[in-house]
Amino acid sequence: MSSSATPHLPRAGRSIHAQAILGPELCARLPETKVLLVGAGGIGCELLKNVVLTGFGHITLLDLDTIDLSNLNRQFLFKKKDVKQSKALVAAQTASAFNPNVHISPILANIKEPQFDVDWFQSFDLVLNALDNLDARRHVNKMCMAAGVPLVESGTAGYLGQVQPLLKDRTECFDCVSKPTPKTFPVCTIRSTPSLPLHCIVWAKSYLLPQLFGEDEDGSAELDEAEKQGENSQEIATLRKEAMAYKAVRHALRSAEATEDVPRMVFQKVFHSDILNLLSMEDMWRSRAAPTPLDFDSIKDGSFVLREPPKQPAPSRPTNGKSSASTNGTANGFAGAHVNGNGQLSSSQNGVAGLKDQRALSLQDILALFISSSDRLAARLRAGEDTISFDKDDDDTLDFVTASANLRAAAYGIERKTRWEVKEMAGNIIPAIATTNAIISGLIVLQALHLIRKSYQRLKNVHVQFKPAVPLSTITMCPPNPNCGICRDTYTKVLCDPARVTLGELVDAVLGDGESEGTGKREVTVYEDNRVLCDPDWDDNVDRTLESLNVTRGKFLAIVDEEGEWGTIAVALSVLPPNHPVDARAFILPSPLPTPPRLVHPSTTPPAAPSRKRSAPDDEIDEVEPSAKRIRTNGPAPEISSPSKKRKLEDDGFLMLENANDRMDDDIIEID
Ligand SMILES: Nc1ncnc2c1ncn2[C@@H]1O[C@H](COP(=O)(O)OP(=O)(O)OP(=O)(O)O)[C@@H](O)[C@H]1O
Ligand SMILES: [Zn+2]
Repeated sequence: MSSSATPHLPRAGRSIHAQAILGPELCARLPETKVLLVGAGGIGCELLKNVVLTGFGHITLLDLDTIDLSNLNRQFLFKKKDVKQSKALVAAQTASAFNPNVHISPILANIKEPQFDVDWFQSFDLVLNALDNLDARRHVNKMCMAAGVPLVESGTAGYLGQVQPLLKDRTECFDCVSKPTPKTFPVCTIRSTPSLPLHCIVWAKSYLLPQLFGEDEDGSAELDEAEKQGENSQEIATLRKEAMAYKAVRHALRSAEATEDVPRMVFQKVFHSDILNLLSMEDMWRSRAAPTPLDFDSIKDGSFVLREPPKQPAPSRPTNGKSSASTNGTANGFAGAHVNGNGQLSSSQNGVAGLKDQRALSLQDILALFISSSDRLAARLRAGEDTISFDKDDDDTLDFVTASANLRAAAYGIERKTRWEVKEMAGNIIPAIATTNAIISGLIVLQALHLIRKSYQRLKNVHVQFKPAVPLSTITMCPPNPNCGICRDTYTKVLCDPARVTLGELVDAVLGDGESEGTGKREVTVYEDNRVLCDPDWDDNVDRTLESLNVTRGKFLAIVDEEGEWGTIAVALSVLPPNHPVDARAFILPSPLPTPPRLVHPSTTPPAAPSRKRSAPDDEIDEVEPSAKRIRTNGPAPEISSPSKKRKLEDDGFLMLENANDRMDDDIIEID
């Protein structure tokens, strides 16, 4: 697409090609179709361009973020002058020029904000997701299921991508397939027996950096849990002692009279004393190589002798969509210039190959980086920053993690990583590939057109895979999972003033005051998300206003039948119209009232009652696990014979499938 070519087309000719492909009927509908596009990043920019050029006339574009320099290599609606501006605003301005008839309304906001309630979602004919995280995806999925609006979900990871059309009652929803729990490391692997570069990076990012510069936590809860899980108790005791000693170091880093000895003090504690402590547990080192305590001065003067790390296997191509954090692959082979954290192109410093970030660091270089980054971070604390946490785009934290991870790797005889590689692994970065985004954005529009036409039999789950001979694979849509706690609920909407309506009043009214089905008052448990607000034996909250229970616009009340005989009613809360009389009842019910389906096989196990039963204080509501008979969050994987079960979870929550015959694999490592 070239925007410069577009103005030369005669006005009448603008839609000639689209008409030939789509047919006059569909073409005539597009200018009136209202589309919500959530996310104006890598996929979002490509998609907005496609949606505009296809002829959609009313587009609302929402993104919470501003443009970063690092976005410019693939988010082609942005230019350098736009850095720090709203993504939604700039993308809308740029794309508006592609078609004079399009109306694009940009919104700089989080899609989870309460004003984007079910009413608002219902004002669209179609929602297109171009997001990058599980939380926002699940939220939009639920809103679309509640609003009955078709959604096209999408995601890319390097060379892999997926597009999934979702429509309540027709297809499975985003939450129909539960997500495997990401793999985590045992505490002791990270804290005392690392064997991979990633273990050292996780330690530096998630343990050392927070210990020194983050919240003042002694980590005892984590160690208690590790002990419960049966990890070595002697080792845990040593780790507890070690944690106590951090207090002195934390104090030195924050002290006004900080001297240049502070980095040395940190170094001595972390890379010398702590390692000596661990070495004193001889049993630990019978079956594994013992670490070497490091020495500040001899590293500084170049006389330190280091154990050689074992040879690493050659890097492999990123074929499986996993984060590079889960592999040992090096990023050195990536083509293209790297823009450093200051937004400048790094230059080669060692005269060999590669850029500054990509050169191998000597132990002396690493020590120098450790000293300078500790100094910089300590200066930030002294200047008033309360806590500092890892951000891949914060040079000080990245330098500190690079240096600390590599010092630890050196002590344990583990392969060292360049700053570039540490950034990639600690930041969970999968290189974004503009071509994949472009292919996926095209596929999103094709699925969107099927949805608008109501050609439901043509809907497909489409996957872009790293197989040059078969780059695309498709899977027929699966029906909804009957156990899904999101799309199997019966949704309804109540317009109300949460400050004036009580929980009991609303629930009774939605249930028809006990007259529905002629069975008397139904016994129900009421949830907001995973909070129990009341149940048949616990009515302390029923006379409280919804507002006092923090149940307000944009939220849902789930009314669960205690006997498991009826399906769950999910009540979406919206606002009263401005002209609603103040002396009238403070809510407007839907007409007709919702009629949940009678469940064919009612569960024999009644839902779990709240573990603590008492009045909730003003700002606190009893929080208990949701009932066993309905999955309110991401419960245990429901057994369904669907091909889409065979998928992998990306760290941003999008399910990636390499091909239809792949086995589900939960070998994903989450650093956080
Ligand atoms: N809850 C949300 N509400 C609105 N927009 C969101 C929300 N969550 C994520 N987004 C937006 O979705 C977009 C996803 O795009 P993309 O994956 O390309 O991320 P990016 O932030 O541009 O790139 P990178 O993470 O690689 O720096 C981002 O622009 C992000 O701001
Ligand atoms: Zn579902």
